[in-house]
Amino acid sequence: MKNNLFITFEGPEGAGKTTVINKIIARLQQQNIDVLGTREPGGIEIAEKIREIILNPAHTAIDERTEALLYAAARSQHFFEKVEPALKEGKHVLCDRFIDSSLAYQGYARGIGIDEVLSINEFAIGKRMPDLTFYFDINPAVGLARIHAHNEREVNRLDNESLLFHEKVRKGYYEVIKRYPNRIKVVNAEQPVEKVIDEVWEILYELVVRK
Ligand SMILES: Nc1ncnc2c1ncn2[C@@H]1O[C@H](COP(=O)(O)OP(=O)(O)OP(=O)(O)O)[C@@H](O)[C@H]1O
Ligand SMILES: Cc1cn([C@H]2C[C@H](O)[C@@H](COP(=O)(O)O)O2)c(=O)[nH]c1=O
Repeated sequence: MKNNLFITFEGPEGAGKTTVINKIIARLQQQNIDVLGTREPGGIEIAEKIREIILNPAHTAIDERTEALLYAAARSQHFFEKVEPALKEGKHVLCDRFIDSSLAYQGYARGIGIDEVLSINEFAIGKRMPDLTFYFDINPAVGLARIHAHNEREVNRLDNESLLFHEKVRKGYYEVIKRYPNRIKVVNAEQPVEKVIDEVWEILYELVVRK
């Protein structure tokens, strides 16, 4: 493994990615580890603006190919403006969603095709891939119920898709995991949040703190 890592967190809606990333960043900082937390789509001004377009619930007319291209455009700008420079400075980067989201949501669930979406992304970011990915596995109905129960963030255009769509997303992730079994670690996200945090921490402690 390289000295500093590009680590991504993936999973269906409400799986707990944001909650866990924040706790892990706090633990790493307590250990004086230089770490950057960021998210997709977003993380920088231009990509946050693209996020507003994609996720606005009023934008029901967005075509699935336009959607795939907008995610790839946001990714390209975010990667070259923020992620790559941080990696070059020696920071570990923890990113809430990355290319696997496009492969699962646009490639599989929207039906564009995983290979087709991969090729759009190769245009956007070349063959760059995370060093390590945590996939938070959860029944989408459980994840969506968390979002609606806690009311901590606005419900977006993708949340409003049918349960069938979100079930396809989960199946899409399973296909992606088959392609990248060494990179992607599956975490049971239906466990109590402290257990999920500890499972991720155990792996990162070995890779990043103890080395
Ligand atoms: N393991 C858990 N058990 C129960 N509730 C949880 C767990 N993890 C997170 N939550 C709660 O579920 C809600 C969604 O969590 P969070 O925003 O971290 O998920 P997310 O994966 O980032 O979601 P999204 O990708 O949809 O934005 C929050 O209210 C959070 O407190
Ligand atoms: C990067 C990326 C994201 N998505 C979807 C997944 C979620 O429904 C939203 C992002 O919302 P979150 O609260 O930040 O998780 O966008 C996607 O479909 N394709 C992608 O590449």
